[in-house]
Amino acid sequence: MAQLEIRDLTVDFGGFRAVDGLNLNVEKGELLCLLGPNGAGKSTTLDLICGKTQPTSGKVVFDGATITNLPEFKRARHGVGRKFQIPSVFKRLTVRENLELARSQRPGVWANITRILAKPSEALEKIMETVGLTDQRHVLAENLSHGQTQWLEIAMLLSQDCKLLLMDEPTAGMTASETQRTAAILEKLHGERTIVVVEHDMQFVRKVARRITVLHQGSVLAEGSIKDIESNPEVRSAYLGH
Ligand SMILES: Nc1ncnc2c1ncn2[C@@H]1O[C@H](COP(=O)(O)OP(=O)(O)OP(=O)(O)O)[C@@H](O)[C@H]1O
Repeated sequence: MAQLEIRDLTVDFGGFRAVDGLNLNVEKGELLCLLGPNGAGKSTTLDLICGKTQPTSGKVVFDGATITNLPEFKRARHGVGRKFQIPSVFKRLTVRENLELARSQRPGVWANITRILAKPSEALEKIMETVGLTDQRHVLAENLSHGQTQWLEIAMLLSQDCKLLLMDEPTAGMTASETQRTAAILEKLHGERTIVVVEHDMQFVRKVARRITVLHQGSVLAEGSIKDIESNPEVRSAYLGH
């Protein structure tokens, strides 16, 4: 059974159907890229998974639990984490303090017990290493570069023990080398966490994506490997261009 199942998901915004009978399955540890032209419904799909937007109809199942109509904070308890384009880090705290705070916000009794039993410093060190911020641990978030700030936000989701990471254009505004490092971070997380990432940067997508779903007008236009997608005539005409 897939870890994330989306069935016939639909949302109407005052008569405009932004997501239209969408079906998606994402396996545990899989990294799925969502592609599609502007307005295809990619960000709205992430909103529907994390609970920022409630659907008009359809179903979202995560880890066997139906989360379709749960508020955002309850989905977070199930392990659903969303990274937005504008990061929500605490600027006046250091990298390490941001991660400690994120860790302390892990919901539930069990999370608190494991937090006490597990060696927190070891877990945080590993996370800082994964995102390449070990040397910046004592740097205030306000002094980080754009790329480092984005990686800190990814690290905060990891500290919260997110099982599913939803990322909306994580490389937006990044330099080429920051984009490459972001791809390397996602490569490291692949298999460990389930990731759904919306991206337009095709070089990045080629690097990280194992499976791609192309959305068009709120539903799935095509699915497959990067090779399948790039050679699909319908995708070329709707999105990639000839
Ligand atoms: N809250 C809302 N109210 C009304 N319309 C909305 C709302 N949110 C999104 N839309 C519309 O739904 C459509 C899908 O938007 P969405 O942001 O999901 O597209 P997208 O595929 O992420 O596009 P982009 O690549 O430009 O970010 C757009 O036409 C958008 O204007």
